[in-house]
Amino acid sequence: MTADKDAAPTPMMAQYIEIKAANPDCLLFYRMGDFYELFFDDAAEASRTLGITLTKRGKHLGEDIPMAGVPVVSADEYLQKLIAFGHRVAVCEQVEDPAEARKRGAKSVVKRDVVRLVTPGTITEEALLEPGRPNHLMALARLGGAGRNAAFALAWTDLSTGSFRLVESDIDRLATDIAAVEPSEIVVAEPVFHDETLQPLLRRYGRAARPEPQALFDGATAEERVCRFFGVATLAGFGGFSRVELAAAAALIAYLGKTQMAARPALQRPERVVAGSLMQIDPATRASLELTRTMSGKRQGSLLSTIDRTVTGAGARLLAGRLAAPLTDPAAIRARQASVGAFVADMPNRQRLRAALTGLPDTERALSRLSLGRGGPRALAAIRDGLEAGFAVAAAADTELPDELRDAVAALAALPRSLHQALSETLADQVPLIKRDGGFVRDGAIPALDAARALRENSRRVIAELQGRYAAETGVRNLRIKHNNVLGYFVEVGEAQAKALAGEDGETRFIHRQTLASAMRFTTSELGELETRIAGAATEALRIELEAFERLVAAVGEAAEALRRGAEALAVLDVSTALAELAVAEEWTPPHVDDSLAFTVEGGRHPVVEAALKAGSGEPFVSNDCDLSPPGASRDGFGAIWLLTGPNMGGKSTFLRQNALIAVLAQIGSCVPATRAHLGVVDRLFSRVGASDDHAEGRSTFMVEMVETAAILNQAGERALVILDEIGRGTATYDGLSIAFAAVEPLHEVNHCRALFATHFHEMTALAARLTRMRNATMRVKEWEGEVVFLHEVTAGVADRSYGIQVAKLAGLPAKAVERARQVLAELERGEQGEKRTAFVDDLPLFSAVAQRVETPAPEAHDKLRDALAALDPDSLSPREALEALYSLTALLRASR
Ligand SMILES: Nc1ncnc2c1ncn2[C@@H]1O[C@H](COP(=O)(O)OP(=O)(O)OP(=O)(O)O)[C@@H](O)[C@H]1O
Repeated sequence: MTADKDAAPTPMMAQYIEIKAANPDCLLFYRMGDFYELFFDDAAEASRTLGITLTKRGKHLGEDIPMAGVPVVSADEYLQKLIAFGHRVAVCEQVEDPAEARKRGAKSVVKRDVVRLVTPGTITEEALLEPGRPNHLMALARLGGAGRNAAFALAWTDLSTGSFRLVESDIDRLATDIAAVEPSEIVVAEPVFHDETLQPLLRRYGRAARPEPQALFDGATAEERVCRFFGVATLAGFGGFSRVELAAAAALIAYLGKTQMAARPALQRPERVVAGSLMQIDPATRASLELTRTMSGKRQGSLLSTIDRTVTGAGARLLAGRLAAPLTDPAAIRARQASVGAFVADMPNRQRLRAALTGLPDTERALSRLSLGRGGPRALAAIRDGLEAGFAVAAAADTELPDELRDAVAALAALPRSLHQALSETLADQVPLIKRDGGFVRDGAIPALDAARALRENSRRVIAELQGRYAAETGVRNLRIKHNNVLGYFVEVGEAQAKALAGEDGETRFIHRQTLASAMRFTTSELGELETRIAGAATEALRIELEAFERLVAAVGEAAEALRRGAEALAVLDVSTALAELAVAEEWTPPHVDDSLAFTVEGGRHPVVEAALKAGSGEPFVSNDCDLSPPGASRDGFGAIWLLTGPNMGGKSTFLRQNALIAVLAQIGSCVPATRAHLGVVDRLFSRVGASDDHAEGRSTFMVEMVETAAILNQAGERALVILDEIGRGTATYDGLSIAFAAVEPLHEVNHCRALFATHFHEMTALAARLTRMRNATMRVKEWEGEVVFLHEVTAGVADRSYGIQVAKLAGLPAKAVERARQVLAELERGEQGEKRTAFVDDLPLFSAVAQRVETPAPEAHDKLRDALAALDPDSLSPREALEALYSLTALLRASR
C-alpha cells in the first residue's frame, strides 16, 4: 500500500495534473483518442450533471482515479448542458501526431494543450446557441475608486456575430444599463467584484458574473491594447472614447484572448451607445413587464415571443435587441416606423420578401465561426446562400423606400459578386457538416480534383481502358491486368504470347516480374504510376478540397465587412416585415411619437393577455383608453397620474402593464395594440408590483418595496412613465398605506412624471381632490344575484369596494368560510366608520413627513378661506363691510382647525 501511495503518477497523469492545475476553475476535457475524458472531481461533477457513467482508470496516490468521458463527435451536446449549469470547460487537445511522440520513446506522452475555454459568453457553435437570442459577453470596468463618483463603463460583444459596443455608466444607472444587454457572462475586476455595494447587482447574474485579474482592466495600457487588437495606430478613426470605456474594451479583448487562445475573433469596430439615446428600463421593470421572459424565466408568454414574427435567426436577434433597448429620439423612432409602414402598405412585397428570407441560414454566425477557424463547409454554404438571397432581395426592391430600408438594400447591392461566384462554382449544392472527409467541392469545379476523384472512383474503368490499349498495341487479345499484394498491378499473358510483349530490339516497356506454369507477369512504369496515383488519389482529392476550403475561407475573411453589413440588412428587412405582418394580423396602429409629454391611448390592449384569451377561452379582450397627457387645466404642463381602484381580478394589472408595453412597442418603432395613440417619448420606465418577496437577496417584502419606491422617487423625471401595482400591499395595512401615500404625492409634486397607480387602499382616492393632475379611475363590475361580473372596463371614478369575498368565492373558498368572511367584513366596516377614517389620511406620520417636504395644497377649509380672501377687493369695501369680512374670515379659520 505504502509503495502504491508513493508511486509517481504515470507520465500521462502527470501531464493531466499539470494542465488541470493551470485551469482550476474549469472542467477539463482531456482528449484521448475519440473521447474527451474527465478525471477526479471533474469526472464526478460531469457524471452528476450529464448523467454519464463514472468509471475508474488507474490509481493516483493509492486511490482509484474516477473517470468519465464524452465522445468527441457529440461533445457539443454535453458542452451545452455543462454551460447551462454554469460550468466553464477547458478543451484540451492533442497538439502533435502520436507518431512524433513515439519517436521520443515508447513511454512518452502525446503533447496536449488547452486550445480553448468554453464559457457562457464565448460560445459560437450553432448547437450551443439559441438561434433567436443574442449571446453577449460583457466587461464591466470601473475607474476612480469605490465612491459614488466612480466612472463605470460596459463593453460587450456577441462573439457569434462580432458586434462590439460600449457605453459609459454610473452607479445609479449601472443595473439598468447591464440589464439592457442581457449578458450571458460578465467579467469584472477582482476588487470591483468584491465591492459590497455592487454585490446585490452582480449576484443577480450568479455564476455568469466572474472576477478576473485587475491587470485585464488596466486603464494605463488600455488604449494601446485596443489599438493592437484592431491593428491601428490610433483610435481616432473609431470616434472618441473615454478612459473608462477603453478600460472596458481592453478587458473584453484580453478576456477573449484568454478564452480563445490562438483564434482571433473578427470583432467589428467598437460602437459607442450614446447615453440617453435609449429608454432606461431597470431589471425589476423588465422582469415585471415580462419583456423577453416571463417571471418564471420562460420565453413563451413573454412580450417578445408574442410579437416575434421574424423568419430568420438574425431577425429574431435584432428584434430581441430592439425590444431590450427602445429608443428615445422621436426622429429615429419615426425612421423605423416608416420601414414598418412601407411593408404594412405593400402586402405583395412583404410576402415576397418573407418567403425569400424564410429558411435562410444564419450568415452572421457562419461568418463569425469561419473567422474563428471553427466553421465547416456548411458555414461557407450559408454565406453563399445569404449572398444569393441578398442579391435577389436587392434586385426586387422598390426604388421608393424609406431611409432605413434604402440603406439596407444598398448594403445588399454592394455584396461581393465575385465571392458569390467563387462559392457557387466551387461548393456542392449539399455539403457535409465537417470538412475532414471532403466531399463538399462540386464536380467540375477543379480539374485536378476531378482527375483524382475519377481515379479513385473509376479505378476499374481506368484499368480496363489500359488493358484494352495494351491488348490492341501488342495484339494479345487475352492480355489481362490483375492485382495482388506482392506485385501490385501487373500485366498477365499466356507463356506463348510473352514474346509479343518483348520489343524487337529487346527494349520493352513491359518489365518481366514473374513466370508461372502457364503465364508470365509483367509490370510497366505506367502501371506503377497508376498504382501510386490510385493509392494517393483519395489523399490527393482531400488535399485539393481542403486547399479550396482554405482559399474560400480567406476570400470570405476579406469580404467580412461587406458580408456583415449584408447580414444586418437582411435582419432589418426581416424585422420590418415581421412587425408589419404583426400589425396587419393583429390590427395594430402606428402611434404618433413626439417629444411632448402626451400619453393618450385609445382602445388599448394587452398583447400577451389578448393572445392568451384568444388561444384559451376565446373571450374577447376589452380595450381601454388611457390619458396621462398634461390635463388641459394643468398650469404646469406636466403629465397626469391615474389612481386605479377596483376589485381583485378586475383587470387592473393588465391595464397598467398594457400601457407600459404600448410605450415600449412605440419606441422600438413598432405599431401598437390600440386604435390610436399619441406618445411623448418616455425616457425611463418603471414598473413595480407590490409584495414580491425577494428572498434571493435576503430582504423582506417591506424593505424591497421601500428600496424600489425610493429608487423611483430618486430617479424619475418628467419624461418617465411609472407603473405602480398595489405598492404597499405586502405589509400591515397602515404601513402599506403609508408607503402608497409616500409614493404618490412626490410623484405628483416633485417628480412630475406620468404614472398609473393601482391600489386597494380606497383612502387614497381622496388625494384626487388635492393633487391637480391626479385622476381616479376604476374597473367596472356588475353585481348580479350576489355574484360579481367583471367587465374589464376602465372608467372615471372610484371603486365602491374590493369584492374580495366574491372573488374568494369564485376561487372556490368553502361556503362556510365565505360566510364567516362576510360577517367579519361587516363588523370591520361598522368599526371603521366616522371620524377615524376620514382623519386617517392626514394622521400618517410618513405622509406628514412627505407633506412637509413637498408643498402640500391646503385642505378644503383652507381652500374656502383662500377663496374668500381672494374674493375680497379692499379698495371697494366700506369700513363696515370690511369689519364683516374680517368676522367671516375668522369664522372660516376656526372651522378649518
Ligand atoms: N381588458 C380585459 N379584457 C378581457 N379580459 C381581461 C382584461 N383585463 C383582464 N382580463 C382578465 O382578467 C384576469 C385578471 O386580470 P388582472 O390580473 O389584471 O386583475 P387585477 O385587477 O390586477 O387583479 P388583482 O387585484 O387580483 O391583482 C386576466 O388574467 C385576464 O384573463
